[in-house]
Amino acid sequence: MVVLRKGDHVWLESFSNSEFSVPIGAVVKISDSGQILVEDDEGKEHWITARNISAVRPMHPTSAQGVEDMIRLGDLNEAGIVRNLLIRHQEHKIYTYTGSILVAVNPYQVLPLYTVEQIQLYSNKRIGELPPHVFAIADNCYFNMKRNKRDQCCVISGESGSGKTESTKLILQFLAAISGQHSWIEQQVLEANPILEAFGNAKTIRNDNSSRFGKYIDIHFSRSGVIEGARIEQFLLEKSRVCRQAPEERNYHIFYCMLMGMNLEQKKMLNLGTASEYTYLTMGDCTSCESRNDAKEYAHIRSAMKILMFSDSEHWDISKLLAAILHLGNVEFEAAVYENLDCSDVLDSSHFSVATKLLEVDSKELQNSLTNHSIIIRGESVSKPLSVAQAADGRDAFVKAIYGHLFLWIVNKINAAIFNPPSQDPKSSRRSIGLLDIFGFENFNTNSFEQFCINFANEHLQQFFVRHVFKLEQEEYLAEHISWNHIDFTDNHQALEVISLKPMNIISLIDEESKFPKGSDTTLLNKINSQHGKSKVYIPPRSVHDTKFGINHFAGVVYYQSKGERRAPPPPPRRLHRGHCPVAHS
Ligand SMILES: Nc1ncnc2c1ncn2[C@@H]1O[C@H](COP(=O)(O)OP(=O)(O)OP(=O)(O)O)[C@@H](O)[C@H]1O
Repeated sequence: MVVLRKGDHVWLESFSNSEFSVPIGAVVKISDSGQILVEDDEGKEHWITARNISAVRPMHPTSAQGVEDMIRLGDLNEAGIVRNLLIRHQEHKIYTYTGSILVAVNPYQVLPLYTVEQIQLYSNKRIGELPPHVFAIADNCYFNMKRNKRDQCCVISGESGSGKTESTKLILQFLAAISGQHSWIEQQVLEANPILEAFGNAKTIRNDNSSRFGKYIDIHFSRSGVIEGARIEQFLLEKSRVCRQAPEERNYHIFYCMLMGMNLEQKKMLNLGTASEYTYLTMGDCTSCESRNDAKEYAHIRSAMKILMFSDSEHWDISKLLAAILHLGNVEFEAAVYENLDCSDVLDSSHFSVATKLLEVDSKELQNSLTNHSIIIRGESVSKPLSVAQAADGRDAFVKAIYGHLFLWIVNKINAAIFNPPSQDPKSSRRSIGLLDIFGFENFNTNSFEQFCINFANEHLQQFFVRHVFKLEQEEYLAEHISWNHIDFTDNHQALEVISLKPMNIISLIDEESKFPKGSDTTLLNKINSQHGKSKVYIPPRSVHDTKFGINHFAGVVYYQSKGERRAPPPPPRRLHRGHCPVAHS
């Protein structure tokens, strides 16, 4: 029996013939005529009748008021957690603990939470002494590192736009402030961010400054706790963005910043115009971003590069590569037929010749490499002509490789400035705090290989979490004969097995098929199907024409497109003169 009193907090669960099915909170009211009604979280009123009374459940007082640490929640279920975060967020309390884990809800507004006074307040305090805060986590890491002489690590995870990068920057800011001695190296570590963001962040539909790579920053401290260097590791830059952007999305910030911020003379030397003139910058039909000032950002990037010891000539070389990428994006191919073979030719344009000059390569050789595919057979290099579509794909792959290498080079260059190798002296006791800011789980309308890799990384993080929070903890209880109520949890090990652990896992099949001369998208999908068709976590294509397969990830089912993407269809073929032979053997 449910006894409802005026002012009681209740859960409303799956009211039949009601529009909501998710449990939501409500407060009991009594109407003037003495009838019971409840007002839900959104202010809507619902009459309680004999038909829906069973969907009303008393709410634990902790869920009604909200708690700072969700371990204390009386209704420890999804609804309880979501409601707790919601009512705290409504009071601008964006941080909540779950034991040693901090949950942050993006406020999308500037809150007075990160002042110098707040930094001082949270310094050297025990977790729980003050309201939950990202500074409390940073402080905990710092003092644990110093007290216990053990390296620490913060894993920051969440979906795109949830605030991971801002949290990483806040932790860095806190550590820099409390570790004392504001040194040159500390400034260098902080200034690495604008450079990484310029080359690795972009506007997406979810976030105007979305990190399109994962990063691990290891901050090194001396025995006395002063920052003495850092090392940055990058993971899985989204290279496809350089050539293709979804509607309303942009390419990497640096391209737009360069075109807005560079002076006219430099732009002339690189034959550059405005963003709207470049195919690679206009695929998303969006060249500006309201919340960003590209020209101002460019000045900031330049000054950060100086602080990180990029020389003027290195900066110029980077600009040449970026400009070459933009010109290559405007290079087009025309179809041709030679001896009944489909082949292609580079269409005459100033963009191609400028690109070859900027890349300092021979134009004939570049033309040949873009329109032919060479493979080594029995020690001999054999070339095969490419169709227009294949040549365009090859050009995009070439550009992605240039940008990928450039990004790596920039990260290495930053590391050369901020990383001091550890001293050989056994008495030296360098300690570190690592910050892992990694892309969250992704599920779009079209999910490609990149989403597959991102979600694979998240499966690993989830397994790490499951192991530490459930498996290892329960094993310890067993070993120490502590009685406890067994906790049921979903282990995602099976998904990891199918993706990367079992023999003939999906990653090894992709690897094998890409090397196989006759390998194609279709042969790959067939192999994945025959190997994993019976697995519980694998969802085969719906029909022989379907090119998507699904994986039942811990966060939900994602369908991956096995077919490669193509750009606009090529123009009609042109007959080549005899003597113009695109097939070369050497
Ligand atoms: N603590 C915060 N206070 C105020 N605004 C915030 C805070 N955290 C995030 N934001 C806002 O949300 C935006 C997105 O945050 P952020 O770039 O950190 O997300 P992310 O999780 O790193 O996303 P992605 O995975 O796309 O890189 C920020 O640009 C900022 O405007």
